[in-house]
Order: sequence, then C-alpha cells, then structure tokens
Amino acid sequence: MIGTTRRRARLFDPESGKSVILSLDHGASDGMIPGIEKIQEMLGAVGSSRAQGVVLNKGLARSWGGNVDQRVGLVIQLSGGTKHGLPTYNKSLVCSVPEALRAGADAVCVHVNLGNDLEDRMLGDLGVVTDEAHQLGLPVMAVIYARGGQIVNELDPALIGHSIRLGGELGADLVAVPFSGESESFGRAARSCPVPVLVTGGPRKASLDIVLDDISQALEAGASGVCVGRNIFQHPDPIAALAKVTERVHGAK
Ligand SMILES: O=P(O)(O)OC[C@H]1O[C@](O)(COP(=O)(O)O)[C@@H](O)[C@@H]1O
Repeated sequence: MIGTTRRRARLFDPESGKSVILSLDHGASDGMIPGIEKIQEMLGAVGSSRAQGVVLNKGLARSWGGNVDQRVGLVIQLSGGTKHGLPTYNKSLVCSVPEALRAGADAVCVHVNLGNDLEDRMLGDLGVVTDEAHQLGLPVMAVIYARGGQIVNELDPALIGHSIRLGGELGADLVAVPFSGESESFGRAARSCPVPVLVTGGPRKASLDIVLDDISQALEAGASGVCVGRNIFQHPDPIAALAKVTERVHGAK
C-alpha cells in the first residue's frame, strides 16, 4: 500500500501536517448555483494558494485539470446524483477508478449517505472502489453524510461520530464529514479513527467567520483539515476566502 500512503501524504502540508481540499464538484448535483461560473478561474489560481487538493468531477478534470498546478492534488469524484433525483440522497458511481486515473486522479472520492433505503448500495460502491483503487495505489476519500428516511437531524453528533467510524472501518484513506458542533463526541470519533478526518463546509453560511470558527473547533477536536466548497467558491472574493481558510488550517506564514 506504499503508493496509496505516498499519494495520500501529498494531500497534506508537510509543515502543518494538515490538509485543505477545495471541493468544486457541485455543478453535477446542484447545477448552475451561484459561484459555479468562477470554477475555471479558481482552478487556475489554486496553485498560488496553500491548498493541497481540489475535488472535481471527471468532465471538468478532463477539460480543465490541466490548468491545475502540478503541486495540487486532483481528487476525482466518482459518485453522482442530482438534487432533482428521487430520492435526492441517492448517489451512484458515475466514473470508474481506471477512468479517474486516466483523467489524472491523485485520489478518488466516493459519497455515501447513510440512514436510508439505498445505504446498502452506496456502501457496496465504497467497498468496490476501495478494492479497485488500492490495487492501483490510489487513496480513497469517503464523504459520508447521514441523510434520508431514517435521519431526523443530519448534524446529530452521534450520527457524525458513526459516519467517521464507518469510513475508517470500511477502508477509506480519508474521511470527510460535516462538523457536528460538539467537540467532545467529534474528537472521540476523529482521534480513534485509523485515518485522517476532514470537515466539509455545507451550504454557504451568513459569514465566513462562522465557517472559520467551526474549522478551528474541529481542528482542536482532532480533525486533520477541511474539504470545503460552497463557502469558498460562493464567497464574493473566493481567492481571499480560500486564503483565510488555509491560514486557519495551516497557521499564519
Ligand atoms: O463544503 P461543501 O460545499 O459542503 O462541499 C464539500 C463536499 O460536500 C458535497 O457538496 C456534498 O454535499 P451536498 O450533497 O450537501 O452538496 C460534495 O459535493 C463536496 O465535495
């Protein structure tokens, strides 16, 4: 598994030991949401930031992946589903591991929603992908949310702890979950997870400071970094927002 370990290590800053992954895969699920038109420009600029990776769907990776600085890891999203689908929490594999590799992937991403009638399929997909990706030495990031019929509160700390644990138990190399806001239970799950845990940002918050505070709390509790999208690319000044997030994660230079 040396290939997997080496490639995962490149998604972490050697000095801070933390990771900032800029997630730009929302066009498939959400369509033409505000900020989506800035993605091409952001891909050109990310090399000058202190981010370690970007998440893209395969189409953008093929068309614009070449604009991304070689020092920035390309994480290709293998899961797809739109907000119009029934049920909305369904995610299917829309890209294979070899296809992602051909499109330049340094890692792949699978999205699993737990707590619904399609959970078994999404978990099965994660199982297939971890096996295929590890045969090729590619790390797998599992983005795991509690979403669907059985779920009342998607940010329930116990469910987020379970999501973290699930990713670690099922062989992901990185697990990305939303921050529950409860440091104790989050930290208990993150610190005992066999792989690094990143926090996602969720829908755009009223101010970036709210996101930065959550990031600080999550890092203090044991998170190893962030995988954030909308709170950066929907910000009026996305490059400045990315700089603030990287500074919060890696510390001031
Ligand atoms: O910080 P964000 O915008 O939540 O992005 C992080 C990750 O969460 C996702 O947006 C999935 O969550 P959603 O289904 O809520 O959009 C991924 O597509 C993305 O990679």
